[in-house]
Amino acid sequence: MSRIFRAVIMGPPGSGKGTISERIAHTFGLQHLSSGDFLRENIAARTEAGVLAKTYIEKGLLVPDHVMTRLLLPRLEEIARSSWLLDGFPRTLAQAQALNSACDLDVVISLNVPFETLKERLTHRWIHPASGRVYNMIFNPPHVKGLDDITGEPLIQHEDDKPEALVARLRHYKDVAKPVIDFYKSKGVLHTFSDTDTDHIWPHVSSLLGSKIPAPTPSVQPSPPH
Ligand SMILES: Nc1ncnc2c1ncn2[C@@H]1O[C@H](COP(=O)(O)OP(=O)(O)OP(=O)(O)O)[C@@H](O)[C@H]1O
Ligand SMILES: Nc1nc2c(ncn2[C@@H]2O[C@H](COP(=O)(O)OP(=O)(O)O)[C@@H](O)[C@H]2O)c(=O)[nH]1
Repeated sequence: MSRIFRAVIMGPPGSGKGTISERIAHTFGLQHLSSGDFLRENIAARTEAGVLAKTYIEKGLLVPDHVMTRLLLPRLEEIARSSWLLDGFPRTLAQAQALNSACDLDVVISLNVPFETLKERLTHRWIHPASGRVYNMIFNPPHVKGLDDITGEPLIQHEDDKPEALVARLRHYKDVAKPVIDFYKSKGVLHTFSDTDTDHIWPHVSSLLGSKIPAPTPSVQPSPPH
């Protein structure tokens, strides 16, 4: 069996974490775990942590560290035998330290996208809530306006992508992310990608991961030539 590969992708809201994570999962076969999606599943299922988290998310606040780590770390343990990519966690230094006590990371991808670009993207982001599919009315619009391509169900906009919550969210992100970025820099696993376009960032991310992810060992050896 090939070695387990563990990666984290970081970046402000709208920086393309979800979009790039999907490409990584598809290209390299890593399991993609998004903290936001996981929280929304917990909210929908009305778990204890979900009910608690909802009160913070609605106000555009981060969910407290102890709630996040209690939710995420057991989930990581469940998938410990697969290679994974974490998106949206860790968000704070305390979360990064908690994750660090649980496992070692191979790579941390940090997306660095200008503030104005983020604002522009998020106000055009629409989601299919049941699947988590993400659209952008300009970058990747659905085939039919307002409807999910696969199911035809209506798309919605996250409360926290609406302009009122947005600016505060972006500002807060910066303050909280800095110590996390410094932490991973000091561990020598941080790789930063700066651009305004996901399509420009992706080839660099792809070649980095291609150089680090061991090719899977074929389970069936080819038969020798006769
Ligand atoms: N690691 C985390 N720590 C604390 N709160 C979190 C964490 N991950 C998600 N959340 C909460 O869930 C909300 C939704 O998360 P999600 O990652 O989907 O969206 P986001 O923060 O708007 O970022 P993005 O747009 O980058 O995906 C966040 O605004 C925050 O309140
Ligand atoms: N215009 C434009 N939009 C993009 C680009 N990359 C992603 N998006 C869109 O921007 C929004 C935020 O991207 P997402 O992957 O959800 O970012 P996340 O918040 O970091 O997970 C989504 O609506 C994406 O479809 C890009 O290069 N250009």
